[in-house]
Amino acid sequence: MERREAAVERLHGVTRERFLRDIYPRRKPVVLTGLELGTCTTKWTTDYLSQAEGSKEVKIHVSAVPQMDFLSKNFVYRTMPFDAFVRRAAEVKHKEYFLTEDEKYYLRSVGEDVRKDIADIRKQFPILAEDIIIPEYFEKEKFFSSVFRISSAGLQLWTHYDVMDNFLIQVTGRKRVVLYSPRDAPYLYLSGTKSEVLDVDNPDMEKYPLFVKAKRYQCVLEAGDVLFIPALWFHNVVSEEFGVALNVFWKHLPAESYDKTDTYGNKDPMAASRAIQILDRALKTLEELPEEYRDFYARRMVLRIQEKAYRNDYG
Ligand SMILES: O=C(O)CCC(=O)C(=O)O
Ligand SMILES: [Fe+2]
Repeated sequence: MERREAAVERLHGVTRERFLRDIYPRRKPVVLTGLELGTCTTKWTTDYLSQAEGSKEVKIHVSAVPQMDFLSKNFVYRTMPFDAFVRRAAEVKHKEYFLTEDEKYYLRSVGEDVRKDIADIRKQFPILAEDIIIPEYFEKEKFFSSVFRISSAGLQLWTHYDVMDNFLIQVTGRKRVVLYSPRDAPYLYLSGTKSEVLDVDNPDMEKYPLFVKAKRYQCVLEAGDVLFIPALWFHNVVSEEFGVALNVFWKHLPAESYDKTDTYGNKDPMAASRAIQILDRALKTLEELPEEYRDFYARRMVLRIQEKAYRNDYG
């Protein structure tokens, strides 16, 4: 049997030309090392970060447990001054806290108006934006958002996919990322864009028996590494140390394909959402039939989907 585990390839000093010619079209994750990221890699200490952007309010995730779960919502949102937040996220035990003295923090920056505006580090953290060079290995018009992320040591982010191509730039701190191909979606127990399997290192095999079939891709990002995450690839992230990252989302598909109301980069493309709605209507229609017939026609529909819409180079 094919090994169900692989290391994400690490490539040093890849130029824009080489990325676009040899790597981007493969649609597989890769860690790019040795890229020019500017002064951020040495400058972004906790003191500098706090002082640079001061006490502006940020909305953060606070979790009493290391494994954040978006589906059961085992964390809370709180608002606090950015400088105080950075200091809290960098410490392990807190004198002042919301839930517990060892609670963990996560910032995922958002636009001014969360519902209308996208995250853009140049707008929300203009001083810090000066320190970082984003490797623009895509056309300028394809840019979607730049998301500033700060995480406590030990925090784990739920397994999910995004619909944009992504460079996850790890500026400081070590992070472990586990990825799964979109083709393994049938084994990931999805609920929307998220997987129910949080503990990817130690999954509950009784609850998620098919999960072993999913091929695990893993990498460790050190400060200065950039992970290319193609759209639709699932990722689960453990911050092994307090760390600061910036991720850039850009459009792979033509601009019209995306949902205009998407500010996070995780709403399915319009045609996909419409197809899913139509499928839900078809399922509702099948309910008009008794079970024996419903089962028969449902199986025929599955076969038709497989025949007409699956690609034939997937196993
Ligand atoms: O590194 C993180 O904190 C999360 C990264 C992520 O989910 C992303 O870049 O899409
Ligand atoms: Fe993501």
